[in-house]
Amino acid sequence: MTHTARVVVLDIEGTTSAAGFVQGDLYDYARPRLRSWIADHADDPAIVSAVADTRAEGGLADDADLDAVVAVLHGWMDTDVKATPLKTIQGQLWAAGFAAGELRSHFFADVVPRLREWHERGLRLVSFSSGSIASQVPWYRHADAGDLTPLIEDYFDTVKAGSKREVSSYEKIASALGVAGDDTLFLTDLPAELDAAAAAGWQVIGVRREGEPNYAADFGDHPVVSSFDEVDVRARA
Ligand SMILES: CSCCC(=O)C(=O)COP(=O)(O)O
Ligand SMILES: [Mg+2]
Repeated sequence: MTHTARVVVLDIEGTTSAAGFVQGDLYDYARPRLRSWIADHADDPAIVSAVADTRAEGGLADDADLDAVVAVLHGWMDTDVKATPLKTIQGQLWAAGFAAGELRSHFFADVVPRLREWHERGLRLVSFSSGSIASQVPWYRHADAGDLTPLIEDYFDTVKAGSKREVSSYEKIASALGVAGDDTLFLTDLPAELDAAAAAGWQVIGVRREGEPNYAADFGDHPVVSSFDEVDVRARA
């Protein structure tokens, strides 16, 4: 499958990396630490706002206590709801875990060689994940293959770009990168994200990996691969 593009935009969970690792290792790390992280960072405006948003999005009263807030956050984690306030708190906590050497990231074996190849070909590589930027950067920094951040030009999350299911988020990213939609190739495991990116004029490829949650999803007419090795992307002049 050959494409020409200027930018390759990468989803993380289910695409570059195993969902089982995110929902296992990372979520297991965050779950017992959420309460004390919020309590210890009660003066951080990002945490104050994430707690307020959790109360609002979780259907709690404005003065609901910390136990009720943590119960909502744990419920979202149990069903992998990618709510922005959860991602903000998780992101801070995981960044600390990576910095302390208590967490490492995971990439499928086919991913890193292709990222290096595409970078060498002159393609710009960009991350767009529901995980907050605070967690995306250490995710790329603490890989078993070494520090991958020199390969990644920019990072977008739902705060900076908007929901991954909204067309406007992809328009915003292309505009921030100074490219046309068609200059951009998006790789993700979620059909709703492919639909939104394609509606913004982006080139898209569905990544359908055996054992991943969206393996049996309906990818419609979108091109689909099971490995980055099947993606041949060249830099557009
Ligand atoms: C950056 S590691 C944490 C990933 C995460 O929390 C997440 O929700 C990933 O979702 P994605 O949009 O990459 O499928
Ligand atoms: Mg994903």
